[in-house]
Amino acid sequence: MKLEDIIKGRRSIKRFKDIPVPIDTIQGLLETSTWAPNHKMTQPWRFVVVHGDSRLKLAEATRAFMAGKEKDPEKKKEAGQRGFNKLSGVPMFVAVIMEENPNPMVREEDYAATSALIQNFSLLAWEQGIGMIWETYGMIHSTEFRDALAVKPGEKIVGSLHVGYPDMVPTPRPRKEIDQLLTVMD
Ligand SMILES: Cc1cc2nc3c(=O)[nH]c(=O)nc-3n(C[C@H](O)[C@H](O)[C@H](O)COP(=O)(O)O)c2cc1C
Repeated sequence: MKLEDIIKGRRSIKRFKDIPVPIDTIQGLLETSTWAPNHKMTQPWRFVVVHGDSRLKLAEATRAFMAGKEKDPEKKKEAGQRGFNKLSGVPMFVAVIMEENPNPMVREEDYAATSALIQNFSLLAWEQGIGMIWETYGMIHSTEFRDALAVKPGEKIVGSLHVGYPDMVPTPRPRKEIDQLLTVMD
């Protein structure tokens, strides 16, 4: 596949086949992804891959978070169950975790570099028929979710990537025309 086709053909995937993704494949994709540009070679990232039965730990953390967030006591259980259901069907999670540098300028550059890494991963995965969605739902900031992933103080979850073989590839949403975006200065 041409790189242009991978970039344009990649979609965020929400529905996955019930087929596990081999851990070796993901490890290989992550290794290649780490060749992302990063200023001063900070390489601020690390990863936690959650698959198999461990996924329930994340789903339960989400249940606790969602139930805790619901103000109406009668709706707590239902809210928790919704959270659990959202996560329990995901074949694999790749949590991309970034060290939060105390210097805001370095931190911003590290976030940019980590985002570049995630895009690398997304395109490499797509090339192999593996889909993902980059999720930044509220749980990633919660104690429940962070504890389930053993995220340390001073670390940020940049993305919870839901990874698997696509069951449904959504229709692309159009992008702005390049003429609207580009200024050329002669
Ligand atoms: C930083 C970032 C965070 C995102 N967080 C979410 C999210 O929490 N939930 C979600 O459904 N999609 C999320 N997305 C995916 C976007 O919604 C998606 O990329 C956009 O709709 C364009 O669709 P496409 O990726 O299929 O081209 C996120 C994307 C980025 C770059």
